[in-house]
Amino acid sequence: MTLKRFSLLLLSSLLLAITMLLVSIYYFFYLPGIKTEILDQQQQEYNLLYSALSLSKNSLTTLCYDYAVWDELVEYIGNPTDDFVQRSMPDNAFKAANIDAVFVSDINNELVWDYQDDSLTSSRLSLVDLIHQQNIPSFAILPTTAEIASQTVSSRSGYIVFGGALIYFSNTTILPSTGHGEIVGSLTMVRLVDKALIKGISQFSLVNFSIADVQTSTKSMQEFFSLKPIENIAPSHSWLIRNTFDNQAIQVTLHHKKVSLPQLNWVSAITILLSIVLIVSLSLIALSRLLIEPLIRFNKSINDSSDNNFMSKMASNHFIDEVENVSYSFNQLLLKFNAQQNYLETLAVQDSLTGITNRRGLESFSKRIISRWHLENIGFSVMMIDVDNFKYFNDQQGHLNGDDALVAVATCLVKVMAPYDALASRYGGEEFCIIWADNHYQNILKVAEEIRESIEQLQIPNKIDGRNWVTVSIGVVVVDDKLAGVQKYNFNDVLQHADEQLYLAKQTGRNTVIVARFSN
Ligand SMILES: Nc1nc2c(ncn2[C@@H]2O[C@H](COP(=O)(O)OP(=O)(O)OP(=O)(O)O)[C@@H](O)[C@H]2O)c(=O)[nH]1
Repeated sequence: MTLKRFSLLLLSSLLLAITMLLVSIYYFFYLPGIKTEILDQQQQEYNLLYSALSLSKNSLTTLCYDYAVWDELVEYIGNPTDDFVQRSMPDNAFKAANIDAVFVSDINNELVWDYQDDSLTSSRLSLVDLIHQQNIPSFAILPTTAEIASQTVSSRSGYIVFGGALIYFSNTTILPSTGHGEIVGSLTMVRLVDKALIKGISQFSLVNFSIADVQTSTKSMQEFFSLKPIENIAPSHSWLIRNTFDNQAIQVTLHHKKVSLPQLNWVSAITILLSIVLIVSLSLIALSRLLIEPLIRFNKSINDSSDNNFMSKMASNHFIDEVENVSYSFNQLLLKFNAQQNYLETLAVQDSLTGITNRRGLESFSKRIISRWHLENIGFSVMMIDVDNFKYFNDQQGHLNGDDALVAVATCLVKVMAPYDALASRYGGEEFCIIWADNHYQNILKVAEEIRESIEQLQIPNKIDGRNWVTVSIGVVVVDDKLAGVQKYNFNDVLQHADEQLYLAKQTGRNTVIVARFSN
């Protein structure tokens, strides 16, 4: 598998993993958390409404009891006077306490005095009837005759659905402030849970609720004052407040502020997904640029080197340190490799004894010269140089001295030919060959003679044939630049011709130069 495919696979898996992680976080952590939070808030709203309605209920009960256990009221029932009413039962006091109606009854449950708020005017008579409806046992708002006869202190309260509205009543037997003594009647206070009260409670409890007549079919609802916890999130929850005496009921509906769980819509989901895809794609591009492409270039460079024996340097300044290190190490290795290569190439064309070019180097150079001769008609010359009587030298002075003599001869050849476009090489044994990119006959003759003389002047002892020093014989062939049918001849033909001249030089008596033109 390629690194590119592998990283694509890796990043696709990453994309899948991130998406699954986000979905899991959303469904298993975020949503349950939010759900609990909303449920808590809805429960708090219910608790607040419960407290507010309870407070409104309990405050009326307390107030009713306070008024009922009051000596002046006891006296008033015995002797009803306007003076007491004006002085102690002013309308404003009841209005301020949100009391909509007050009924003072005697021990026969006959109405002695009442107060009703303006809002109740239209239903005044029926309310009075309701309060004093003693014939129906279930409407036991007032103390029963039996209770009063037995002087039983009583206090009762409850809700009544009255003309489509909800009222809360509280009734307490009237008796002296000591709490002992004769019961002289009862006091009933009524509070209407009307729009104004709902508004007041809403402002007080900061919850929004409404009250409505209940439908028969929904009577299976929970009781509002049962204080059962809310179990499900809903836009609103409803409860019943039942009539204390019959089956009628009022439905209390609490409209919640936070109503639903946040839904992940398609636009958000696609935006999140696209963002992840974008991030992963950018990561892939970065990974490709910073890691994969350098590796591909490294690989190409190494492959190229095996194809054409040439290794190019790696680019540097990589962003990733490890890649930069690999690049640096590769370039260092390349330097060493090139140095080694040069060394090996030099060794391949260098004569190990004399240090000058060997026969392989000569052949390589000759190809260039022959090619120019064939294609561009540029002439040249070849000299074959052979040390005279060298066997004798070796025999007389030893092989090691023979080696030194060969080194001296080679050095001399290189030195003489240095100014010219020529290559001096060791052809083999005590034989040397010079290829020279020049074909001026006289010039060549002159330089060949110079070589011969220079070697003799080295004065390397070799006493033979009447001579004292090591000498050389030289056979030269001058190849004309314009020669008919040159393509037919190769370097060996020229070399063979030069060898023939060398042979002639040896025949002539050695220490001689023979020059001839190459002829076909
Ligand atoms: N010391 C030494 N001798 C070598 C080397 N290569 C060849 N020779 C010797 O060179 C000698 C060449 O001898 P011959 O071919 O008989 O020729 P010559 O004695 O030079 O006689 P002519 O060429 O006829 O003048 C042999 O004795 C070889 O052993 C070398 O690398 N070192």
